[in-house]
Order: sequence, then C-alpha cells, then structure tokens
Amino acid sequence: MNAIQTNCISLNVHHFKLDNISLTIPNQKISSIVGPNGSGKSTLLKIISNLLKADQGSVYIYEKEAQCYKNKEFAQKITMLQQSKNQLPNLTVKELISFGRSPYKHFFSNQLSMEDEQIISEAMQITNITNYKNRLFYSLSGGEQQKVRIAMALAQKTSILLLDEPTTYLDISHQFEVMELLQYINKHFNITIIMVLHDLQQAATYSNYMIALKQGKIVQRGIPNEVLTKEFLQSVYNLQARIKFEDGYPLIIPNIRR
Ligand SMILES: Nc1ncnc2c1ncn2[C@@H]1O[C@H](COP(=O)(O)OP(=O)(O)OP(=O)(O)O)[C@@H](O)[C@H]1O
Repeated sequence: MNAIQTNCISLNVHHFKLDNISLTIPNQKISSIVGPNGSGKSTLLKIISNLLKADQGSVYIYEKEAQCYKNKEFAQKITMLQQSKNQLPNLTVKELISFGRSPYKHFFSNQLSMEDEQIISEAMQITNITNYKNRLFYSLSGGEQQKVRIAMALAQKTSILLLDEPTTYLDISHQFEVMELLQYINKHFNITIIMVLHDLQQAATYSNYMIALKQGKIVQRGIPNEVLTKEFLQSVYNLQARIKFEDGYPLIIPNIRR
C-alpha cells in the first residue's frame, strides 16, 4: 500500500499553476520533493496536508480520500512541519510538545494522561531535548527549535510526517543532525517521511525516492541515483555541473569560470 496518492491535482494561485500532479509516495520510506524556487513544492505539500484545497483532483491517504477523514482522524495519520521562520510561540518546550497530543484529547479534557506524559517524554528523549524541557521555546537556537518541532510531531504519533525545508537556517552540522534524526525516526518507527529539500546532495543521500517539480509540473521521479544526473541539473536548474561520488555521497561540482 502507498502512503499517499494524488490524482491529477491542479491549483491556480494568481500567476502560478500547479498542474495535473499525479504521484504516489511509498509507505514507510523517505521521499523528497525538490525543484527550483517557486516550482510549487510547498503548495503541493500544503494540498497533501489539507492546508490548501486543490481546484481539481484528489488526495488519498492510505487509499482513503483525504476529504473523507474526520479532522481528528486525519491529524492522527499525518502531520506537517512548515517552514520554521517567524514561528516563535511563548511556551516552554514541554508545553509545545504537549500540543502534539491534541488529536487524542476529548473535547472537555485539557489534562495530560499518564500515556500522554510517557509519549511526550519519549519524544524528548528520541530528539535529545529532555534537558531543555522547561526552557522557553523562543530562547533556543534554530537547531534546538527544529528538534522541538520534530518532537511535537512525534508526540502526535502520526505515521506520516511532512516537512517543508527542515534544514533551512541551520548550520551544516545541525543540518546533518536533523537529517540523521529523520532517518532514525523512519527506520525505528516506520514513519513515512516526505520532505521538501533544496540541498540535492542531502536529498539524494537520505531519500529512497525523489520527485522533482519545475514550473508546477512533475519533471522527474524515481530513486535518487537515477534522478540526480548532470542532465537533470541542466534541464531542471539550468546548471552545468558534474556529479562525483565520494564514499557514496554525491558531490555536485558546478562548472564555474575562474
Ligand atoms: N498565497 C499565495 N498567493 C499568491 N501566490 C502564491 C501563494 N502561494 C504560493 N504562491 C505562488 O505560487 C508559486 C509556487 O510557490 P511555492 O511556495 O509552492 O514554491 P516552492 O517551490 O515551495 O518555492 P521555494 O523553493 O522558493 O520555497 C510561487 O510563484 C508563489 O509566488
């Protein structure tokens, strides 16, 4: 079974059109959506996560149409971490993570159950942020904040996690820390991960499947080694470059005139 399937999704936003997107996202794998700025990656992620409604087409989550899920049921299946800039709530780390339990609460209950406490504590351990649990979220560094957001998503106990540019604004070591954490979550908890990434080297290294958009259309999809080629860089990014592998890691070396 696929985690997600979209059938002929289209959406017009002002001068932009997301055009006839049909794709399948494999279950329990890591998939990345790549493509130039403004190609429609975030828009596609928002449609999948029900934050935006397509003009045409349909989204299926585990073979059930997204529109047919009740809100709480949907929030127990899929969650999305949006781009992180300017989202600095005045809450402690633990308070923020406890919001991840909202889809499991009764209408009249605000109390955390023993089970909630255990799940929150486990989410903090996995992401290695237990020491910050009483710190105010806004006082943390960008890398620490991103781990808290991932912990909140883990506490939500969904089987699908969407992330829009999870490593933007992070230094190179925190970028790899986040990618390794996502890989760990995928492997140990079988969570399907779908992320929008700009770094093609990281996308190819950490993903099982890649989808490339350009001007609102899918232009490539497949396993990373087949997608990331010099022809792909030329046609999708208009970049002349060669790709070299060092210990299995792809290095994109642009043709720069010196
Ligand atoms: N609410 C909106 N109003 C007007 N235009 C929008 C809106 N949302 C998206 N767009 C336009 O749709 C196009 C695709 O945007 P989107 O954010 O999906 O691209 P992206 O591939 O994620 O870009 P980036 O890599 O720069 O984040 C852009 O041209 C953008 O300006």
